[in-house]
Amino acid sequence: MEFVEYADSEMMMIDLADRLASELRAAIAADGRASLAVPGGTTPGPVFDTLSAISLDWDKVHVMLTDERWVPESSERSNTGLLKRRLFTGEAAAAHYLPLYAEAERPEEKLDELQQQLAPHLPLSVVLLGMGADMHTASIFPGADRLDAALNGEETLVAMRAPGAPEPRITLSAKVLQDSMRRHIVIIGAEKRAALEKAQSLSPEEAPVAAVLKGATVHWAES
Ligand SMILES: O=C1O[C@H](COP(=O)(O)O)[C@@H](O)[C@H](O)[C@H]1O
Repeated sequence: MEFVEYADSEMMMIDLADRLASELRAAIAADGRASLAVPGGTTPGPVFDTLSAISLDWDKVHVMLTDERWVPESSERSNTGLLKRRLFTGEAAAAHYLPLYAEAERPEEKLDELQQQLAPHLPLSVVLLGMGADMHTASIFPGADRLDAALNGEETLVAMRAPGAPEPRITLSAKVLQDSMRRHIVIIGAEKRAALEKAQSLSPEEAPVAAVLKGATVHWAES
């Protein structure tokens, strides 16, 4: 794992957006196309603002979330809603979106359909992950009902419920995240830095982020 510390989060988001764009360009140059997975939550909005304005062949990029909350896009908790507002504007509006949500009561009803749409875009070219202070990443939560499937299974997507998550979730599995060509984790604040340090001496069952640290670049700013 590489750890990059920044003077502030504004500089971090600009540098990170540049790195993601360069990696996407390299993937397009090599394969004629690229796939990008990005997190939701409260952290990545500013990196999306910068990335969305960067010029690259966005029409050759397929974008998906690392995980989604099983709520309609109109909900303020929808990660898709965040992407539509902050990433798919400007240059990045030309990217293709691969949703992790479809209208249904339970994520299990749509799992196969969503999984089939992702299959042609694996392995992922570039992955950006967030992390919660409880050491979850994507929606792989400690104590989740299908934690073993998400950490050790062969599936692309796992539907799960967890004590730390107010709604059902759907998440890329650790295997898909580990198989990605490039992997970044973005975190802000002293609490998350301490959590990340703690995760390094815990098992993925206790600290799911530990499953994706190998080969990852962690980007951190205090505020
Ligand atoms: O619920 C989620 O949480 C994590 C961390 O979110 P943050 O608000 O602490 O940045 C996020 O990476 C994930 O995509 C999201 O669904």
